[in-house]
Amino acid sequence: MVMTVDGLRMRYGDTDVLDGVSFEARPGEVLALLGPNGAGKSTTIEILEGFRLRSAGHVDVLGADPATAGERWRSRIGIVLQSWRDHGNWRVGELLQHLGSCYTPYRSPWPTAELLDAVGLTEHSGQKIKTLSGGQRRRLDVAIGIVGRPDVLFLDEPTTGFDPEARSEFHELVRRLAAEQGTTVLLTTHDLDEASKLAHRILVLAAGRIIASGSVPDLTQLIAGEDEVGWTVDGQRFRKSTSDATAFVRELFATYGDALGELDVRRASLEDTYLALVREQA
Ligand SMILES: Nc1ncnc2c1ncn2[C@@H]1O[C@H](COP(=O)(O)OP(=O)(O)OP(=O)(O)O)[C@@H](O)[C@H]1O
Repeated sequence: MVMTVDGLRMRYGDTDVLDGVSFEARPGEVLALLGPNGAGKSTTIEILEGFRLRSAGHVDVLGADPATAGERWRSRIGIVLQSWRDHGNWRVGELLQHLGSCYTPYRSPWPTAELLDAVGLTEHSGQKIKTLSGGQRRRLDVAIGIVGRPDVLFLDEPTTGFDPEARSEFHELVRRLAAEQGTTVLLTTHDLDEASKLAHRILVLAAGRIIASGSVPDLTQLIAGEDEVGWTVDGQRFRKSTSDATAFVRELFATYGDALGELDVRRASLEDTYLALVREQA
């Protein structure tokens, strides 16, 4: 396992924000951590990055405890934080070149031109960072996170402010990192469409624990009766929820044959399941 978290607890004052969080990640796996505002997603990620000291529990990332791991370990970790860094007067290409050079004692960094191309910033290489737009700045944050070709990449709401094209290019980049370089990715997002497109596995964090985990089909099966089938018979419109849309449609055909019209099936979405899980927990 690349990451093992077991019984992780985090207490702020007298409140347990994380109360026994456990999960694992394999090499090349993309995990999305979902949960309502304040659920503890950033806290979890910051503990795994070694930026925050946990109250209790076992955490192992790349064979080390992030709380005590050294610089060589840090060189294998890539981080895209929620908040912006302040490198305003640096130029984009210069900064990436400089940050890349910090990795050379340990590993070979991503060549600057290739990296700029991968995040769509080639045209902005000579531009001062403080003059970038919000989305361009976020692309730079992603470039900074991956410049050392990390084995594990943490992305805290990475696509906030991205336009649809940038978002889709970013998804492609994450898929490539995972598939071609075996990078393990843990990302937080409030965009359920993004989570279902990107993640091999989704973890839902609520009330201090992982209340559900699995692929999108695994999760949508947790909530029964969510598929919706619509149809018409003799011009009259009908709609029904069912836990097994295929069997239901087969029955419709058997009953109505050629009289059946305008059939549509709406599969339970990750959003339906997520909302049901979180409401149930609340
Ligand atoms: N340093 C701190 N001291 C006290 N409480 C804190 C501290 N940092 C975070 N918290 C609290 O811990 C809880 C979890 O915060 P966290 O930022 O991890 O949530 P999140 O799931 O990332 O939320 P969001 O989706 O809004 O980014 C929140 O209630 C927050 O107010």
